Amino acid sequence: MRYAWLLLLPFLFLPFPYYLTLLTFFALSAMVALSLHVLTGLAGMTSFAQAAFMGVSAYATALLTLRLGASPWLGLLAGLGLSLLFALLIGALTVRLKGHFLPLATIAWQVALYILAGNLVGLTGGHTGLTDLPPLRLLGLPLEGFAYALFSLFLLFLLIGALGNLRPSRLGRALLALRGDALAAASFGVDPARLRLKAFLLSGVIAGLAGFLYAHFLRFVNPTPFSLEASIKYLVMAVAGGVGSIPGVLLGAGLFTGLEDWLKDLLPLLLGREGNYETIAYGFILAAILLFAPKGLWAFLERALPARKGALPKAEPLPLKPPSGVRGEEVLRVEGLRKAFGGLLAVAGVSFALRRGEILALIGPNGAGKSTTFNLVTGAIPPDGGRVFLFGREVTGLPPYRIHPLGLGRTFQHPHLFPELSVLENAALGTYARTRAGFLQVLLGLYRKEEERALSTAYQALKRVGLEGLALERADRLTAGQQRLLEIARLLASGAEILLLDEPGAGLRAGEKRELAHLLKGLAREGYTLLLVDHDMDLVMGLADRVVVMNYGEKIAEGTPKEVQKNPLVRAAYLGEEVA
Ligand SMILES: Nc1ncnc2c1ncn2[C@@H]1O[C@H](COP(=O)(O)OP(=O)(O)OP(=O)(O)O)[C@@H](O)[C@H]1O
Repeated sequence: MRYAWLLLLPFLFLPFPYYLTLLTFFALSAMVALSLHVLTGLAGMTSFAQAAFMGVSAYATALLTLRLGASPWLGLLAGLGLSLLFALLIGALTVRLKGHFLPLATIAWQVALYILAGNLVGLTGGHTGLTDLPPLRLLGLPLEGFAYALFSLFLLFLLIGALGNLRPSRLGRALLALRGDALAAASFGVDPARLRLKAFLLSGVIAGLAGFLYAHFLRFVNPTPFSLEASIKYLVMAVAGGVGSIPGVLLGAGLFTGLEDWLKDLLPLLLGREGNYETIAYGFILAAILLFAPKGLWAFLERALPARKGALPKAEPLPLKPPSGVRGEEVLRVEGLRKAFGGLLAVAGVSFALRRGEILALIGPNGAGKSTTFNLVTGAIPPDGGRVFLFGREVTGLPPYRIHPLGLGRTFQHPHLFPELSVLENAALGTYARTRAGFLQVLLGLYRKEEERALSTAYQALKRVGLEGLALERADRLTAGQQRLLEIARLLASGAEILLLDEPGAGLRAGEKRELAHLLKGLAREGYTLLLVDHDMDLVMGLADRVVVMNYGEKIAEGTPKEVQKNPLVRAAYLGEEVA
């Protein structure tokens, strides 16, 4: 409802047909910019092919209506279907690519499609294009001028409503997490490639909708509006306005639609010659905005607005405590685990078992292979040999997002938190694998009950670690100790029964370490099983029921803290004492 004012704009400009045209262009540009909000702003991927998705849909409806005499509404279905299909094709091939490969792949597809549209003259009419598309008709009346502007803005309004559900949902949080840190996202159940692909599909379909509307607005299609240059323009407008937020992309679309028109008149006057000089002007504008407001103009303006904090959840939480099992039963077994990095054998046949309700510490000098063992057990890296069993089920080589839902969660040596999310939202990321709402449910707003329960669970988890007073703060406000606690809260919210903590005491002050030890002992008493790596011997020896000691990738001792402290191999590894 916040954006209902959009629907008033056509009435405001009713006496000015020229501005009604501009309004329609604004609505279409804003849709493409919104598609980039999903793709770039939330999922952190860059596409130079949004205009190509528009083009696919525009040509689909043009061919269907002109050649087969079909209704434009059938053209809409075909357009959306075809842009989805192309997004699936390109996405499936490229979302696994890292770094610059995805943007490069989208450029290649964009250019290829543009060339095809220009050269398949028999089908597409080449650069001359296809003319005389039928107008859209609603309730028997043709949509033109005012009606078209109103219709486009109405669809934009609906789209904003749907996409507005995304950011405050499990999917929005997961996309943001994925953008920041794919391994952390996977460790609480997000399948990175799948989620990226879905974001890519959604983004392609939104651009397809804009393409359909574009074709029936101009009632003419040719390759020019669907060129690489156009894709760059959409990316520039979204980034300049602020691709991370809906108001940002709307601002970008509004500014650039007005600016484009104005520059087209002004630049020939200033330069004394005709030509597409707007593109150069865009470059300068983008450089200036990125220099002075790198998160886009909206972020710049937003600072002047009063900050809005969310509310605390009140719903009944998902159960926080893990289901009880028999204390002392084996929950995790590692057999002969091996991992080599080039010539270096980082883990050389390590075996140990973890029993329900115990705290097992994995210790060893720097480079002993502790973190690598952690990564092998959690699926972050595949082992070269050996096997891992979780609750009796073999999980060797499974990716983290498949292992986590079975009841195993981890923290990281350096806390992997997401600064732009609140403390509560960071904890709620843990509930990803316990909640179900998919894209369709989220976009239709049918996820709120589940979401409230997820947030409530996260809040309970924050309470358990003593961070509830900071729930609505941004996560980057937390001290190092609080960040460690937040990672533990995220694990508790995830419902994991086995908690793997990588150096939980690192960077903590003495008092904080005592509180941490108290918390971890309490969790073990409640039935959680803990495996931790830490360098602080006082913390480890005071906390652990059993200790496994590694050196040069091998297990050199295992036993109670007292037993391993007396072990000559351990003393030799730590203190350099001679082994008798
Ligand atoms: N991705 C990698 N590529 C190459 N070598 C690696 C990689 N990860 C770890 N190593 C090497 O494997 C060995 C074991 O490293 P690991 O981080 O597991 O040790 P650690 O016991 O956790 O050490 P620390 O206590 O310093 O964290 C080290 O020699 C390290 O340099």
